[in-house]
Amino acid sequence: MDANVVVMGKESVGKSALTVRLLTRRFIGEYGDIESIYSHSVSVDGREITLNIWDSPYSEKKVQWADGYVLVYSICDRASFNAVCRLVQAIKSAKDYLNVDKAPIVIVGNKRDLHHRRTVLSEEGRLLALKTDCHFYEVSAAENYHSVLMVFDGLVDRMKDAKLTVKRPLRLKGIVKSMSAVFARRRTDSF
Ligand SMILES: Nc1nc2c(ncn2[C@@H]2O[C@H](COP(=O)(O)OP(=O)(O)OP(=O)(O)O)[C@@H](O)[C@H]2O)c(=O)[nH]1
Repeated sequence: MDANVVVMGKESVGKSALTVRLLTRRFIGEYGDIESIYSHSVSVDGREITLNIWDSPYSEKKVQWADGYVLVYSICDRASFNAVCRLVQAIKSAKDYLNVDKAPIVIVGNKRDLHHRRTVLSEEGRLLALKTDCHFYEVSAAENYHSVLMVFDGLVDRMKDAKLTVKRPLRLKGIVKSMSAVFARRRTDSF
């Protein structure tokens, strides 16, 4: 079974860092301008689910493609939190949303390790999630694999009850990249 997950949020909030952390357990610091779809298999209740994770800016097309959303802001960047508030509204009012079994949304406040530079309180994230029926996590992609795993586990948990259909087959095979391509690029860049 396939599930499409889109990771969205303002630039530099750590979307790639979260995705790469989930897939490789590593934090590599700089990620460049890579917009890709990554495939990642998880086993839930004995069922194998392939997550197609798209780390990308907002677009209507991606909203329709997704079975679940990870909306990321940085706890040090108030504008990125405001952007997530708008994203939740945009997803919920997207034409297709009501027809796709209310695909779950997880709100993530990243860069928890930079708490001394915090401008968005945990309570604000929690309240936004409560008001909009989303899940909420504060994490540090830089410091911690486990909290990142919980974000995606929580999403899969909510998605597995929704009907994951083959309504929007992935026609993007050409841009699916393996993580080894990311590391290969870094090696090339360093020369
Ligand atoms: N301290 C700290 N830095 C982080 C964390 N997550 C990401 N960063 C840094 O924030 C910067 C941006 O991270 P990216 O993962 O490239 O952010 P992005 O949202 O994918 O950015 P765009 O590709 O521009 O949309 C990089 O320098 C990362 O090293 C974190 O949890 N803590």
